[in-house]
Amino acid sequence: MAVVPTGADDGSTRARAGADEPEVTVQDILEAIMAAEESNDPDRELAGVAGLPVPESYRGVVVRAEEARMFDGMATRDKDPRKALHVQEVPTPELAPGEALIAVMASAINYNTVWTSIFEPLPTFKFLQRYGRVSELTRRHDLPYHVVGSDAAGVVLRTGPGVTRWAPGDEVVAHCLSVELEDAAGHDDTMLDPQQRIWGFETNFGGLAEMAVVKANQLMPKPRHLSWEEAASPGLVNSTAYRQLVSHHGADMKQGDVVLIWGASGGLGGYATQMALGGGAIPVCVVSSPEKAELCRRMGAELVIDRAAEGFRFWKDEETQDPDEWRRFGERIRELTGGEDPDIVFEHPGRETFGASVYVARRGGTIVTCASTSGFLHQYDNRYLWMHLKRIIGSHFANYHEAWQANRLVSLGKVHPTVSRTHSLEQTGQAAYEVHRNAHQGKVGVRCLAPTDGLGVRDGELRAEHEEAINRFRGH
Ligand SMILES: C/C=C/C(=O)SCCNC(=O)CCNC(=O)[C@H](O)C(C)(C)COP(=O)(O)OP(=O)(O)OC[C@H]1O[C@@H](n2cnc3c(N)ncnc32)[C@H](O)[C@@H]1OP(=O)(O)O
Ligand SMILES: NC(=O)C1=CN([C@@H]2O[C@H](COP(=O)(O)OP(=O)(O)OC[C@H]3O[C@@H](n4cnc5c(N)ncnc54)[C@H](OP(=O)(O)O)[C@@H]3O)[C@@H](O)[C@H]2O)C=CC1
Repeated sequence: MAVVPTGADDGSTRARAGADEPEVTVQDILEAIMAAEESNDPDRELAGVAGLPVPESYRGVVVRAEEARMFDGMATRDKDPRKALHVQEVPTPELAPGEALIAVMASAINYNTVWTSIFEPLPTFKFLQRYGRVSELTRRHDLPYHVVGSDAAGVVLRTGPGVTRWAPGDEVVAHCLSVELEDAAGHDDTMLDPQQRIWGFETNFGGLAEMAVVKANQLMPKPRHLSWEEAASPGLVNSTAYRQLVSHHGADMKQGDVVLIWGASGGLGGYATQMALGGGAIPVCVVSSPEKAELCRRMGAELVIDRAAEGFRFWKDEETQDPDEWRRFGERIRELTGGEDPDIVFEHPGRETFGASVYVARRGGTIVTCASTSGFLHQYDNRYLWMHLKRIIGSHFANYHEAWQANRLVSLGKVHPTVSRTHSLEQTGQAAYEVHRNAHQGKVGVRCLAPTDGLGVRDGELRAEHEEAINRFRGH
């Protein structure tokens, strides 16, 4: 069926089944996708999926407004995502013009879901309320529950009015930039739009669910040689690393650059490392265990620092940094590079490392930051910044073009997924807990509708070429 106009004067259309249509469940959608999957035809039609009505409700991973103060007074480390993330049946929202409803086969854990689940630095309901004030249509997002998740791979079920490039049945991944683009400020770089939001973090109806609502300009083709959970995992971090490191909006990395990469086997770092290597740069990977160091070597990195084994402590106490440690760290980098300092420091740990990052960057070098996992009030010695003509660049996610380029690298088999393990939708809390405790490697996938790992591969030949690289992180 086509979308059924609601008759509402807000331009929205009903994604759900009309009164004259048989009721379907999410299970029916899955069966239709699986039937197509089993036909084993690489060009198989997902017309069966396209023809199905849309279920009235679906299961999503939510945080609840009534629980937003549940961790008040606790230390960040002790706040437990397993207590705050619930799997709950939610009504299927209306589809607005320019939007698409997707059946989500798989998603992934991102740290923003960890932040949402511990209600830091602030409960995300504040974002939903603010978005809800923009228009009649955005008011849909302002609910007492927040369906979270900023990555997805799946199948388009419905498109709203005005969508021409995507159709029901398309196999897609979704990037997480949600942008209104009504303001002139967003028309040079969409990340500068004042109504720029991260889908599933600052908007509702996110990807850790059986279905999700996205703007059609979040959609990109699913890499055909990857399974659902592999395809779902790079999106957010790969796009962010692309802008932060490669794009002219970020550090504009070039061949030969020495790039210091914190957390090099983690979410962002696993992609930054691959991009540095692929672009002819020289990554210096920082990790915190021999196993993580080994993962970096498997990606092709030669210069690796195990910050735990080498005992780097950049703070003497809560208030006092230790410049001797910055220097020891710099000496270690020089030892590895043959005397060179980093042209680029790929920053995200924040407070704990930022002083060291500014110190070790080369004269004229760039510290590019997109986060502050260990604390957002940074301290650094500004003399090393201005006297040595260094620059700090703030970077955040990616515009559609950058996300598309990052996805293209994955589709071409030039950048590979870093999935280490997957969980079922029910176990999302556990998955987020592992990421919060830094007990994971690479990316942790979540099977939403996909019953098992490994489904959804359409190009076996390209996969065979890269099978080993695709599986580098598996089981770690
Ligand atoms: C892709 C994945 C990404 C990640 O994982 S990133 C990591 C997770 N994300 C985070 O941790 C970030 C979470 N977000 C935040 O912490 C907050 O979101 C911000 C600090 C970024 C912003 O704070 P806020 O309170 O939401 O908004 P305000 O822009 O500070 O606006 C509040 C009021 O302050 C006014 N204001 C802003 N700038 C100025 C100024 N320069 N001079 C005067 N007033 C200003 C505004 O207008 C508004 O006012 P009015 O409340 O009345 O509407
Ligand atoms: N602005 C944006 O667009 C984006 C921001 N982010 C933010 O970036 C941060 C990292 O995300 P992501 O890479 O996915 O997370 P991960 O947890 O997957 O990886 C981060 C890595 O950083 C390292 N790390 C953590 N704490 C410290 C520390 N105190 N000192 C040094 N290294 C540390 C760890 O590696 P090891 O222990 O091996 O050193 C860890 O594996 C999060 O805060 C997230 O919210 C993420 C994506 C986009």
